[in-house]
Amino acid sequence: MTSAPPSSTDHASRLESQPPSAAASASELARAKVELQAALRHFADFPIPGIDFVDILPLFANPALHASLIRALELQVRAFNDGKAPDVIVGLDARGFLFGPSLALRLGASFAPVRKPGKLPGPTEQASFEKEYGQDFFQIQKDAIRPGQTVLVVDDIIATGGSASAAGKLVEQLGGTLIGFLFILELDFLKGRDKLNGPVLTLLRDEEMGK
Ligand SMILES: O=P(O)(O)OC[C@H]1O[C@H](OP(=O)(O)OP(=O)(O)O)[C@H](O)[C@@H]1O
Ligand SMILES: Nc1ncnc2[nH]cnc12
Ligand SMILES: [Mg+2]
Repeated sequence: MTSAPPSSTDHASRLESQPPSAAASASELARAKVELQAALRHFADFPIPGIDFVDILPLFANPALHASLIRALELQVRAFNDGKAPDVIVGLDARGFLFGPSLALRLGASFAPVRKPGKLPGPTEQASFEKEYGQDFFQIQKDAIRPGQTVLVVDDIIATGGSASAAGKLVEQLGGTLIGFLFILELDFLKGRDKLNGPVLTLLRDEEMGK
């Protein structure tokens, strides 16, 4: 008995179920970067004189851009780590909470928040970091990461790198294996990546700011 030739529907569903090639992913990522970069807004002298504030909220106002952002972050993580997802995504209070959980869900990872002091119940670990004026602290729940779990720290923007560096310390204090840091935008001129002890992935870079 001869079997029926495959229908065009079979062919289409087989194509859909295959992961995209590296070249297809790279061109999808490149297209997304252009549209995401164009949607960022700048506000001069916010929150204090001299700061060129980059507003990422338009990326979440438009569902198509929002989808494109999460997809681009997913592609960037998979390209970096041989297609392997981390066990845990750690997102930083507050803007890291806007996309960290969606990215974790997409990657099949758990999500753990790093919060400003006094917000998390139960036993916590604490790490300090330098801000423009004085010191601040971040906290994480002690059971958020199990020893040996692979962890990616995510936040919207890396400026001086103080916040992300403190989050990296918290991951290590809990015995996690820090595989790197992921940001939507890097303010290159502040050289924040020099403070981080792991690979740094950034979707967009703003090399013109501060000049
Ligand atoms: O690299 P750094 O110099 O540490 O700066 C980057 C951080 O600054 C902003 O957070 P901020 O705490 O100002 O505000 P948020 O609560 O809105 O996230 C931004 O969301 C990053 O988390
Ligand atoms: N210039 C900037 N714009 C938006 N968020 C920031 N966080 C630190 N610096 C920032
Ligand atoms: Mg923040």
